[in-house]
Amino acid sequence: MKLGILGASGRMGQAVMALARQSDIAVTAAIVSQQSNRYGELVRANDAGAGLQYQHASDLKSNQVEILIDFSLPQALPDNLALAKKLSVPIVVCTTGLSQQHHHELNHAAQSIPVLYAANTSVGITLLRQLVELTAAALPDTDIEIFEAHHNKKRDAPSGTAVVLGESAARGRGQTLKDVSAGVRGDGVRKSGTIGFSVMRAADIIGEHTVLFAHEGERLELTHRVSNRQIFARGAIQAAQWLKEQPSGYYEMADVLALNTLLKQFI
Ligand SMILES: NC(=O)C1=CN([C@@H]2O[C@H](COP(=O)(O)OP(=O)(O)OC[C@H]3O[C@@H](n4cnc5c(N)ncnc54)[C@H](OP(=O)(O)O)[C@@H]3O)[C@@H](O)[C@H]2O)C=CC1
Ligand SMILES: O=C(O)C1=N[C@H](C(=O)O)C[C@H](O)C1
Repeated sequence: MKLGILGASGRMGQAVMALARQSDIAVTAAIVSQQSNRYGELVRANDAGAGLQYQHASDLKSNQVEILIDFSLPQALPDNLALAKKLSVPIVVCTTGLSQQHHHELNHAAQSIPVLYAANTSVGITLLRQLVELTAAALPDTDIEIFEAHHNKKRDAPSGTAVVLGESAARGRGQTLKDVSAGVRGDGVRKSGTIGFSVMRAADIIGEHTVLFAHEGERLELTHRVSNRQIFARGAIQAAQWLKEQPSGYYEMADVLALNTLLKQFI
């Protein structure tokens, strides 16, 4: 698999490249933005891997990549999707903080190439989304609050994962998140039936999410914690390996892990 990394200079881009090196997966393009303020430094350091130079997307050669993984920024999404379409290769998009318009663009691209969107590529969150949907359905009268904690460099809030967990909870109750979201909770009395969010940003926290279901006198908390970015990197590479074999269409991590099929045996 000839893998191209978009956002190669970032925390996650570096984590994917490090894991690929350990796993004998060929990263054939380490792509940085035209505006990158690290490009010169990275090229001088020449540490992208054996024989590999950091480069701009416009310098990619035809057949240089068979699949792209995108860990960059929302504003880069249109260009990244256009690149995947131009090269006619599948793309795994892991960037968060996407708008409604970005989601339309993902769906539109999926008409011509395989597109997988994952706000969180970990196995644990993929399973947690299903557990949250089930719990929200089983406990229809509970207050639901979603707490997330991340490092102090994170730009978007609430996290992409918190948002998809909120969507799973709303779906479990036959609702859509936009109709029941209370956003990041501030002051005032809690309105019943809403889903609220709390956000913490501190130091080097990699990623923690808790979905809380509360009755009077009883609380259920479902928590997931990541202590190493390799967890996300591993999931992204697994998704890429799977997506490479799929026809055009829109996919999620649950498809990669065949979780929907697995859970149907129990529910
Ligand atoms: N799905 C998942 O499991 C996970 C998702 N994420 C998400 O991945 C994204 C990246 O996270 P992280 O690596 O921590 O962030 P960083 O800020 O470390 O990296 C983002 C990179 O994007 C690049 N970039 C900036 N502007 C553009 C542009 N216009 N075009 C192309 N690239 C650009 C920057 O590099 P340069 O300008 O040098 O190219 C930068 O290095 C975030 O949205 C984060 O929330 C994070 C962890 C897990
Ligand atoms: O920016 C991060 O670091 C992370 N972002 C993703 C998100 O917004 O949910 C996933 C993970 O929690 C780490």
